[in-house]
Amino acid sequence: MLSKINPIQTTSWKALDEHFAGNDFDLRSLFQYNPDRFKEFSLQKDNFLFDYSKNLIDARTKELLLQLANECQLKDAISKMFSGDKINETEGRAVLHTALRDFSDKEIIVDGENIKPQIRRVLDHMKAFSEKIISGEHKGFSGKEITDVVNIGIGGSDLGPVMVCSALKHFKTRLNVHFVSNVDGNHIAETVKTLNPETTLFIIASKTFTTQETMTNANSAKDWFLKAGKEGDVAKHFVALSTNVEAVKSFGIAEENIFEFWDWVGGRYSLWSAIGLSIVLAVGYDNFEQLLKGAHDTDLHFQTADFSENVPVLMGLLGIWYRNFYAATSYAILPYSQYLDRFAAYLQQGDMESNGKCVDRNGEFVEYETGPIIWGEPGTNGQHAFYQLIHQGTELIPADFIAYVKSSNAVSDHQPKLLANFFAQTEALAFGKSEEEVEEELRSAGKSDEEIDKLLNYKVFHGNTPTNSILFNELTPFSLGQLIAMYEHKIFVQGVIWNIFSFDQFGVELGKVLANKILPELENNEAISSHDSSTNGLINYYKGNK
Ligand SMILES: O=P(O)(O)OC[C@H]1O[C@](O)(CO)[C@@H](O)[C@@H]1O
Repeated sequence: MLSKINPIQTTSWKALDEHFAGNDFDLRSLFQYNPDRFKEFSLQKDNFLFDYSKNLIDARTKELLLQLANECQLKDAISKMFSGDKINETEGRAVLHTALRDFSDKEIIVDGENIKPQIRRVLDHMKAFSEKIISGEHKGFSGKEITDVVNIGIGGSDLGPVMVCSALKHFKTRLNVHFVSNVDGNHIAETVKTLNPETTLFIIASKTFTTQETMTNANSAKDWFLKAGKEGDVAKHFVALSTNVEAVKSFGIAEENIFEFWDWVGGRYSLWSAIGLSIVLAVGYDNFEQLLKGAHDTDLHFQTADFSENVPVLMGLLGIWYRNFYAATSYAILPYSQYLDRFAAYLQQGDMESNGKCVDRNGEFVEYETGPIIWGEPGTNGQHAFYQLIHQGTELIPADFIAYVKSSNAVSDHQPKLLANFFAQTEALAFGKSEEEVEEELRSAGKSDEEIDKLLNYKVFHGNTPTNSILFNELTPFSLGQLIAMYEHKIFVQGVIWNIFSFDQFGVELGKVLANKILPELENNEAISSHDSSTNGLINYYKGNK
């Protein structure tokens, strides 16, 4: 069991409150008065730099945040997660996605059983299967090689693989991997339009194998397939990834086509499990293994590095500083890599489904803020869309900037231009443009006093917007694994400190239940009056116009 400490009752939280009230953290002066600031607040590892010097903190802030982590027994929580304690208390489950990427001989025991051999067995199955598909040894029902793979899943059974397949496009095999998630029939219809059932493999990815969207899409995929193939051909074209082996079998998928995982793998932490089969097919098993090994590298760092030099711990604590002391409602993820175009979307589930909670581990409503809104898009596109608000709006939006030193594709002079924008933005956000600077600029442009007066305020950039910069040498499967695990552990750190359960998701249930109740009401043409007037009105409009 994790500790159940109310963070705001700790000595360090109270000290942080006073520290926040008594200081004006101004990045211009913090950098001016401390020439060693970058050195003091950055970490260089083998293949990346984590620069957190452009945060609204000083040495005392860091010290107090680290004390908060200690008072909330973070060390103990980390060791409990890694050793398989049932820290997902509300669901009575261990949280062991980290075991999936641990290739060491160390045993990890769940309910009296070492889970390592099962993990190995499924990995071997994924390897053997993917090699047959990629090499073309596996043939579809008409004797042709598989060319296209469609992963049907949603949430954690979609977002992680989608994000990784996009991020590792550079490592692509000959297979084209597609993803269908939305129950909106347009998603599957548009996807299969260009596909040939003879050369298509469907992966039905669902931890529970009961999710409405996935089962509906799976049935439609089967109907589409059966227009060309026969029931007996399904085995060659459908596989399933699930913890619910019985439900998969009753869907008609053969036992040898089931890639199993276990209830100690949370949906949003499942890309490392059998759920990663689409990744294996997209980039090959060896690259998938590198992804796992990269994540394991971060796992080791997270478990062993002193908190003062521990990247996920620092990321988590800085996030708490902004959420709880600066009252920042959102947090932006801004990768300067087109390959990471789905990274923010992936983290939205990872973070918001984990820490979007208002009840603490004692079952009481919290008296402080928890998870922020996570959002973002790749730079430089974001610069031409929402950065205006970050620079000059009324919200404080802390952000993570992520980039790679080397480009995977040497296309003329793109990379220096991309990185110039990255560096410029973090500089502009931190230091802004003062009134004096704007006045000077306008004066040199020949503006009159009256014109300067009129324009001055519009042209000032308030600055003091905090950012972390994560600069990797290269985007590889290994470094991607490292990066994803950093965020997983950041989320964990925050959940521990906020004293919430990060691994359940009861908040997604109500909508599902109501949708199931409404569905039969949509079948006939009778007007509905059983809901509130708005819901009745919406349903009746739909029925009258369908
Ligand atoms: O893999 P499943 O069981 O289909 O669930 C999909 C997703 O649905 C949720 O339960 C709720 O959105 C997620 O946590 C999960 O990733």
